[in-house]
Amino acid sequence: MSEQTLTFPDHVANKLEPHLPRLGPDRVEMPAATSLLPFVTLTFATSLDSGLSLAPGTRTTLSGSPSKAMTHYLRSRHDAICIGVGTAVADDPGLNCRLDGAASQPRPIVIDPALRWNFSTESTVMRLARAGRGLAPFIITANCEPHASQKALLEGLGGKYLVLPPATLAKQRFQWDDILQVIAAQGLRSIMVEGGGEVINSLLEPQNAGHVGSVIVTIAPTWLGQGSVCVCPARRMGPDGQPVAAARLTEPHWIPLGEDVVLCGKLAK
Ligand SMILES: NC(=O)C1=CN([C@@H]2O[C@H](COP(=O)(O)OP(=O)(O)OC[C@H]3O[C@@H](n4cnc5c(N)ncnc54)[C@H](O)[C@@H]3O)[C@@H](O)[C@H]2O)C=CC1
Ligand SMILES: Nc1nc(O)c(N)c(N[C@@H]2O[C@H](COP(=O)(O)O)[C@@H](O)[C@H]2O)n1
Repeated sequence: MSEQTLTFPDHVANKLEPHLPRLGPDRVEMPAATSLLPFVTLTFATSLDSGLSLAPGTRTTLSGSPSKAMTHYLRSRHDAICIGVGTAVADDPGLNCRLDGAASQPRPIVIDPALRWNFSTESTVMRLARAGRGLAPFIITANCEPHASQKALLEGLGGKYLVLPPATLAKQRFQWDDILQVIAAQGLRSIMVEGGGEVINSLLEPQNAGHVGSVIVTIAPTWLGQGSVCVCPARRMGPDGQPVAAARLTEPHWIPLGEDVVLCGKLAK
């Protein structure tokens, strides 16, 4: 479990401000007053060949120290962090905010329809929750029969299962609208989605792009090579039957950060 606390300079934080959920009197103001769904920031680190990790089931460090601190700054500015179960299993992540002087901790959310994540008291996120340095996760699932000892561990630390009706599962996938509604019902008003590949690719699809308020990508100066877990959304065809770009950022804003560059923007709807 990493003990290191991180600092993130104000002058870089100011550059990110237009891409973050807006601060209001009670911390977060929704981007659209009418929206009942949380503000979604899609954020991840990628190699030059769009790799997230060297291979499925492995954890790969791409961010340099300054951009890692940026990720923790983002964690300090959202109510929740969302990952897919593939990432939970591969990374055993902490999903807390290790920024120096962090006033609050984000709620980890793991999308795990079939309860594949075999967490224990020694899983990093549970150890951090027990130590008061992070929150226990909420697990979004369609399986209403979790293992009794895992349920006791999770709920004893303040986490919970959020069970969606099996009818909301199509081909083992929930609709993002259903995922975001169940998150909103927990009073969580902003969420950063960190990955992994399947989760990111699905949010980049045109039918889901409307849910994404902001995209913040760390690009590291490295190629991971073939066989890596990649960001590569499904192919999209134009009206003439020819392929068109799967997704595009509008209003792109590039911020050099250490050896990396951070690309911020909005998904074209
Ligand atoms: N470089 C970076 O910033 C990051 C890298 N990663 C890497 O990504 C890799 C994991 O990526 P993947 O294997 O693609 O797994 P993933 O983390 O995207 O999880 C995929 C699984 O999550 C569940 N899931 C996702 N969306 C769902 C939906 N809409 N409805 C129901 N279930 C859903 C399914 O069970 C699916 O099999 C790991 O190697 C990890 O290290 C993960 C996060 C960030
Ligand atoms: N921003 C960023 N840079 C990288 O190089 C990464 N590998 C990731 N991965 C994401 O961060 C999670 C790990 O979090 P903890 O440090 O354990 O709290 C990991 O699960 C990915 O979501 N991110």
